[in-house]
Amino acid sequence: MSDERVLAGSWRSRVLVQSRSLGLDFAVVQSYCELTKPRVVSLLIFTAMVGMLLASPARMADIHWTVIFWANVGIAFASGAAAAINHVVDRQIDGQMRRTHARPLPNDAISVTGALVFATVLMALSVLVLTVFVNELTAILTMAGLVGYAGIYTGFLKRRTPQNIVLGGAAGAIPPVLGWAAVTGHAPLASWVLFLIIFLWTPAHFWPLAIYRRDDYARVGIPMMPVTRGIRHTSWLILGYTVATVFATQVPYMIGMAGKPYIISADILGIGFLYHALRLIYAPDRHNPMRMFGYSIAYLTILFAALLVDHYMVGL
Ligand code: HEM
Ligand SMILES: CC(C)=CCC/C(C)=C/CC/C(C)=C/COP(=O)(O)OP(=O)(O)O
Repeated sequence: MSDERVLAGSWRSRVLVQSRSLGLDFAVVQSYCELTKPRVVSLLIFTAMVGMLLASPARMADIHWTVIFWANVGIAFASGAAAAINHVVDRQIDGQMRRTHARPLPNDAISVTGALVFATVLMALSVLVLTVFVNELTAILTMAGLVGYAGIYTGFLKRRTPQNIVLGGAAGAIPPVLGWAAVTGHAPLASWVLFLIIFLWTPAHFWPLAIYRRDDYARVGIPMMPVTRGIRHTSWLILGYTVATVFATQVPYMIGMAGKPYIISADILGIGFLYHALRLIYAPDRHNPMRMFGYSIAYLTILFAALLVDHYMVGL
């Protein structure tokens, strides 16, 4: 007699069945969560949050925490919706690339209809939350980010031009502007300085990964820069964007938006970023591109954390 039948009818069988059904539900929930690219969205939200806090009064008691809370919810829902649409549009190429073949759609863990309904619900909730609890400017700019990434980058540029991520990067760079708009109702120059930093950082973030995965992109016919112009040319472009990013990170200090703690951190981080970019050119090694990709994420996270720390440090 099988274990299942011995257990049948007993409390242990009910626990077994329940945990299995819970296990199944958990797997589905996990797949929907994966559709939203949660780790990417966490960093997007962090950059939005930095925008919100820089735009807020320095005294904690004067900060509009309720607005900040709803703005983060709305921006996270829109980013998650954009990422889910990206999964739907890219499901065929994702299924053929080593890095992405196990994603929920190529894996049949979720249906296309399920993913589209999920994205629509997230998008609708985002518009609702942002217009009701935040303001219209934030709602409009957030939807522009969603259309920029899910529609223009994923649906159009990605398959057509090696400049895809340079132009598509604008969508990923918008969160600090959203943060500023949420708190003040405006999008002043200071917020666009942070936009510029992320915009210039994006090619130096993504192209190293595209170098490492060049064969995959070539096989599925996506014209990423290393596929169309080769690794050496792309490495020089990465160096150019890295230099431009480091220059852009000087601007917050130059215009008095940030002080010494920020600029010291930015320059130390910048030296590391330049080192990684130079290494791609002068010490080509199979693993260096992924080292730079990993560094790019730490770089942006610590840079924005430094802006925040600087904002709350008085008298330096
Ligand atoms: C067009 C612009 C961008 C492109 C093409 C791009 C591309 C990528 C790719 C292909 C990955 C690997 C994902 C994976 O293996 O699942 C990745 C990871 C990541 N990206 Fe980007 N990215 C862009 C913009 C951004 C922006 C604006 C941010 C945040 C501000 C960001 C944050 C991250 C983070 C945190 C990861 C690591 C995710 C993980 O650990 O799985 N990216 N990016
Ligand atoms: C404010 C707002 C709504 C912004 C949305 C922006 C957003 C979700 C940006 C994500 C950037 C990203 C992970 C690009 C990779 O796409 P890919 O298709 O090249 O990479 P993949 O092959 O890993 O899917």
